[in-house]
Amino acid sequence: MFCSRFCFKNSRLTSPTLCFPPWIKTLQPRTEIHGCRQASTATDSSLKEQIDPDLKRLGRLRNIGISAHIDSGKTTLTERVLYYTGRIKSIHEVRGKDGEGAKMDSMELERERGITIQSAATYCTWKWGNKGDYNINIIDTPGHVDFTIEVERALRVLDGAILVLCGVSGVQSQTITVDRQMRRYNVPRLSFINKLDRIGANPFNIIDQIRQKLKIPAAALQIPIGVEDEFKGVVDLIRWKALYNEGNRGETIIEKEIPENLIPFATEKKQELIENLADVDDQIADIFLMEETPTQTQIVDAIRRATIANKFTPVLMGSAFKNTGVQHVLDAVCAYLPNPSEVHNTALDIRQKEAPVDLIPYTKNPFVGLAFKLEEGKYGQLTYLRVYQGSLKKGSFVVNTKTSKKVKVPRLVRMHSNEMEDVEEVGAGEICAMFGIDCSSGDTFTDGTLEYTMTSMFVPDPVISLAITPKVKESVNFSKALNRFQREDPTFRVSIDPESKETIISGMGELHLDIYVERMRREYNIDCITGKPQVAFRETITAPGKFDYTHKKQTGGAGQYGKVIGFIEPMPEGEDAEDIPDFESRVTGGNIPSQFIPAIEKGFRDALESGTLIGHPVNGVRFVLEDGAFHAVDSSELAFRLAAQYAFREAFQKAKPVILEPIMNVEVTAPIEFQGTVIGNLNKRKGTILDTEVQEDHFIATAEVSLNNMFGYSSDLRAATQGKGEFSMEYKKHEPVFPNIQEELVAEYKKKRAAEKK
Ligand SMILES: Nc1nc2c(ncn2[C@@H]2O[C@H](COP(=O)(O)OP(=O)(O)OP(=O)(O)O)[C@@H](O)[C@H]2O)c(=O)[nH]1
Repeated sequence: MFCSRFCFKNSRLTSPTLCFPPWIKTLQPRTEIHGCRQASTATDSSLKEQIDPDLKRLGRLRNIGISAHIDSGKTTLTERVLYYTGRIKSIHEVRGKDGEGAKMDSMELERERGITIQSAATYCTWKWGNKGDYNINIIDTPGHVDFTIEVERALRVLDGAILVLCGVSGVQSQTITVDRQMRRYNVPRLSFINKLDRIGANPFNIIDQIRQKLKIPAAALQIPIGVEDEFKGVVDLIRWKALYNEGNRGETIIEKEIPENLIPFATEKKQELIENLADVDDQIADIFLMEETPTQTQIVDAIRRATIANKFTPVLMGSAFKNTGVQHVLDAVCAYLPNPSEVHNTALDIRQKEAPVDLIPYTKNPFVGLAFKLEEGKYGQLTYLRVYQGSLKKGSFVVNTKTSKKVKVPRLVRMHSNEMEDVEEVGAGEICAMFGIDCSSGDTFTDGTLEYTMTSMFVPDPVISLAITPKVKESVNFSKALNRFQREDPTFRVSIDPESKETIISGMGELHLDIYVERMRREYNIDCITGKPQVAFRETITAPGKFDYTHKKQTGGAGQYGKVIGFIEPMPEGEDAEDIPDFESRVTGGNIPSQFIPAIEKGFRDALESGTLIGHPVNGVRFVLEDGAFHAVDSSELAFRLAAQYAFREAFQKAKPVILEPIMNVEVTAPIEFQGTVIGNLNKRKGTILDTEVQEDHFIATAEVSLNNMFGYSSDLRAATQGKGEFSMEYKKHEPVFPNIQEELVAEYKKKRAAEKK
């Protein structure tokens, strides 16, 4: 189910008619990953470089993301990457004592709280050994699940990623989430086990977790030299050398022979690497069966093939904070992650009934680009764009496929966190930003000769909302700020409560909404009063319900008449149900003239916006129109639209309606002595404990808890664990609330409505 839905929506995943640029000669068998197909390509780069200069440029280009669970060290790692590539002159720490903060956490709020809120883009140039300069576009994404859309949109346009894991905590709940997001967009990844300087760090436990929990074959390319306080470098199992970071900031790599005492362990781990590769790569499998030893080049090529085919993740290790092992990650990005010409991207051709078409990253092809992120800058709207084919020049005209509007690109820049550099032209495969173009996140741009759309990315529904009012009424800035945030962030929604007329903001969690309220204050000077956070309840039905409704009004002039007969029922589930429409008309013989049917459908959709139990949106209901009647003079679209709305409400009451609430997957980590208290607290919140795992001195508890019972959990956990416990939660599913809770919610809603009417 997952795949058929997303394969269709996300063009990168669609591959009904895979065809490849003629220069891609050697195609590996296509890999099935969760049913989504992606071609893995191994290309003869030297040959291609001669054929087309674009290929030379692309071969040295990497578009990568850095994703991980909260606090794994993404920003710290990126800071080192920028330093070693000469992009910044000094290293600043996240929440560091110098008060400066890391480069990529450019927002004041990010620096204060020590968390990444917005993904930041930058680019740098890395000199990869004797192979020359490689250009790397990097997007550092937030780890907190409340900002998950930032990860979605980054992965949508990236070709590869570095998955950062903590050397102590390993695979955590958000690691699983970002892994799922990477799979959704078929993004190959390297794994970097960070924080090896911490007490209890064990990279090989973490590799086991990658294999078991993320279900992807993984093997170390290195082993550590020393652990915890003694950690000083790594053994490169492929080159068979010991590598140490020296100098003030670890900028010098010293290469030595492997210490004698590490040779047996290094030999064992190299063998493990080859065996793992043999499982996923035919060439290494053949060599292995012949009981031969693959050469260094054969191993490197196999890792590259298997990584790009998403069959394997090579694992590197180090400590970003202690400046150890980061340069090898950059080498691995160049060696094992794909360049833009090795990733298969498609668009839908609107002129050809939305048939999928390949996008070929040639500069001479017509321009196609995807706007994946918007930001309000000092000089107007900043639109981040990935150029898929053709090139984009400053001053040129581009056409927005959705609106058909032709616009001039007044300014083109490359981003370096919150700074930018003006450029005249950006080639295929690159990431850049345009100024002063009015569009929405997810819009496709072309040069106007094509009508391609790249379709949107996966946007999760909000789970929490709260009422918000400015302290000073009639503030123009209030709506300006809300409009801007809404345009920038598809998971942030604004609506007006039809009864109370209050402005309601909805998002992915308390932190998400809290950040926007704070940004209103800082960036727009508006202090707001907020209501109690409310869970994003839904309503649905559990049985069919019939309707037979006549909407009739005679008020002097033209009357209104519309009669509808039919039933509503729960949307069928399962694979076969995907093609069943949620609105069906079985009316025959012209009892309702066909021109009124769309109005009836509209009435049904209006009714879905607010259920009769507590006024929350209705999900999972199908409307079947069987019969009806019309009046030659008094029937109108409006009359039928209203008839459908009232009919729906009538049937809804009979169809055993229930309220659904969001259930969260909660993961708590705390020192072992607090295990009893933490579990007790989760039980008190009516959570279902799914798993508890004890690791050295701490434990990890995973539970399903309704979001409604999670309010105030962070302060409870802090109090219960002397501030040593951490938790993360993520939306899992909607489930019916208990009947007594439903009664309470309905009574509360009725009371509120009665008070509003007075
Ligand atoms: N001991 C140790 N601490 C580290 C290391 N890398 C990062 N940290 C610390 O871990 C904390 C989180 O680091 P960040 O780089 O902000 O992590 P992040 O993954 O970017 O965080 P979010 O974006 O907020 O999810 C900071 O206090 C860092 O100083 C490391 O290698 N060793």
